[in-house]
Amino acid sequence: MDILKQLCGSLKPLHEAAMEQAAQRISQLTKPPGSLGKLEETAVRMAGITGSLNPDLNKKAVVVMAGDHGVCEEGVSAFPQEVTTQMVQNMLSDGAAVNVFARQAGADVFCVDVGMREELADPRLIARNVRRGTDNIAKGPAMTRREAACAIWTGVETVRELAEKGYRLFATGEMGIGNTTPSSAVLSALTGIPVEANVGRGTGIDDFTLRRKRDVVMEALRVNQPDMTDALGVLSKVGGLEIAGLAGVVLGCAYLRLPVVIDGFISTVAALCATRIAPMSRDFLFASHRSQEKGHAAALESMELTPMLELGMRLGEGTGAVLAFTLLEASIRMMNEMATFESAGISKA
Ligand SMILES: Cc1cc2ncn([C@H]3O[C@H](COP(=O)(O)O)[C@@H](O)[C@H]3O)c2cc1C
Ligand SMILES: O=C(O)c1cccnc1
Repeated sequence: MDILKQLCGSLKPLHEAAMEQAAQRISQLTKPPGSLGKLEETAVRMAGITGSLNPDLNKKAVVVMAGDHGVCEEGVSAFPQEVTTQMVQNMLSDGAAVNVFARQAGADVFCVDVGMREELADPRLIARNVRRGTDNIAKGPAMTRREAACAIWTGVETVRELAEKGYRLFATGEMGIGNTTPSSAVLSALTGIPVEANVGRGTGIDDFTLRRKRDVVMEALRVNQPDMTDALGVLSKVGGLEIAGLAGVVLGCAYLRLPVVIDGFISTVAALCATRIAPMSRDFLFASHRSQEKGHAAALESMELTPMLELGMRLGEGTGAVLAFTLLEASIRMMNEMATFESAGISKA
């Protein structure tokens, strides 16, 4: 835990000089000022993160953290818990939506077992299990504080190991049946957003199950009494192992000054935890899309992030984040490959 504190204390702000240089360069390109909208802001922030106007984004990674949830016994998902392991197997075999989109984006998918209930003996899985699923948050804490810190550290280490292999752009993804329930609990605990405004249909639950899911989240908050000023405590009481793992991915990226694109509801709640643990990590995040999950917009707003895409998606896995890779890359190409008014001999306004 001390090592986590140390990491958080050593985060550095964005490179102001690189951002100024980027803004200056963009202002000279052959287009009306500001006409590339969010791509312009993205390019400037990418320069601030990496310190370069032309960062190497060749190797791109989607980190899929997988975990199980004791709260599934309350009947909060439309799918049975064993689907977590089955879908991880599917991802390892390249058959999930995230694999397809990653292939298109030229990115590699890495699945990490940070908290799966079942052991999956597959050499393609990064085996870093902290514990075999959480306990039922409606009855007590999900895990211990130490386990939550270990799961966060697993995310940090995963980024470090991939960065050593040359990966320079990251996306967050997750697999864990039931994980929209702890995500809602964490969001309400950290922001005070009412549970009713936040709990959504996840994998597609019916009205009856939705009412039950709300009650379960309220019960989890009542039983555990999380302290909104203590994000690690919130994660351990009402969170999940893959949520903590993804918070660690964000912190690891911020530490190594690598851009990280966040996905839907679960990923965004994980990122919110990271920004509460280390506020400076917020500047290293890019929001990819707005998911249909009810609490997602509020989770993004709580960090003042605006998403690039709105596709009516509600899947998770990292699917939206990996789709946004191409936009980040486009912003960098714009900054480097467009002609300037001067080089093209075009008259300025
Ligand atoms: C086949 C299948 C593939 C998925 N891929 C992502 N999720 C998504 O759905 C789950 C969260 O929703 P809930 O809280 O309602 O269980 C997570 O595993 C999330 O990644 C999936 C869910 C299913 C069923
Ligand atoms: O927004 C998400 O990430 C999401 C929504 C529903 C189910 N799983 C994930």
